Amino acid sequence: MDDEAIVLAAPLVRTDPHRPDTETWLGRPVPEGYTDMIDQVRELLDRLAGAAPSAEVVRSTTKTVAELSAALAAYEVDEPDQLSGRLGSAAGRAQVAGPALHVDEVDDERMTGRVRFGRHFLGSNGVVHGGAIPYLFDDLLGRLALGGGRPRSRTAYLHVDYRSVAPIDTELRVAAFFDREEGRKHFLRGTLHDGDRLCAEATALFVALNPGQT
Ligand SMILES: CCCCCCCCCCCC(=O)SCCNC(=O)CCNC(=O)[C@H](O)C(C)(C)COP(=O)(O)OP(=O)(O)OC[C@H]1O[C@@H](n2cnc3c(N)ncnc32)[C@H](O)[C@@H]1OP(=O)(O)O
Repeated sequence: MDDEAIVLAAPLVRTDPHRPDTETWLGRPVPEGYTDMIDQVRELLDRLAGAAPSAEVVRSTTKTVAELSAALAAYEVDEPDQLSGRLGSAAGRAQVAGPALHVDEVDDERMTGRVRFGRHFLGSNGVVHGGAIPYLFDDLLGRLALGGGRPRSRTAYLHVDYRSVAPIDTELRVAAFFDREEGRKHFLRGTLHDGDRLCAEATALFVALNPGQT
């Protein structure tokens, strides 16, 4: 039985204490509609990637986007107060640099979820750009590396094997596994499937940071 079969046979439970609720952030409520805004930006990026607009639409879109940037600039905060990328239970941690990863089940050793790469992540021929897949694995494995009360760690290496093409606009399955620990070294691996077909798999080393190490 392979790892995927084990995951399917033994549903996990949501036990990870490191996943902040989307309802709060740093003990404060997340602004109402924040994740909807992020979803709309994802939609915008997909539409942008797929559009060959007229000059008139280019002009009006440029103006509108510049106005939106100015509106957000008025609310710029320092890194500790940033929301994007910090909302553990929001799709893709509310970080549009990566795809909308939905974590379904997680425990200290395993994590499973779903991901859909939109048009924004297209390489060619309907297939996800090869550079987007390591991002997905770094994020997925990095999150599991933090589980189980483990200390903060950083990716030392991430090895990705592309086994078959990953289509865009398709719900794909992801799984992550905490393999073993050797002192500060944490070894993890992950898989990306389209149905039963393995698209990519990754192995990674995360090194736990020493106290005071930034
Ligand atoms: C909701 C919020 C959620 C938040 C969820 C967030 C999820 C996202 C997570 C993203 C994580 C990232 O992308 S982090 C960003 C990308 N990564 C980086 O920028 C890391 C840059 N590199 C470093 O900072 C450093 O090299 C470290 C920290 C990795 C290691 O440096 P160090 O602390 O000085 O430790 P060092 O002695 O060198 O190494 C410790 C042990 O690891 C081994 N080691 C170190 N590097 C390697 C390597 N590449 N390949 C093999 N082995 C290695 C060493 O041989 C040694 O083994 P031995 O002699 O002990 O046997």
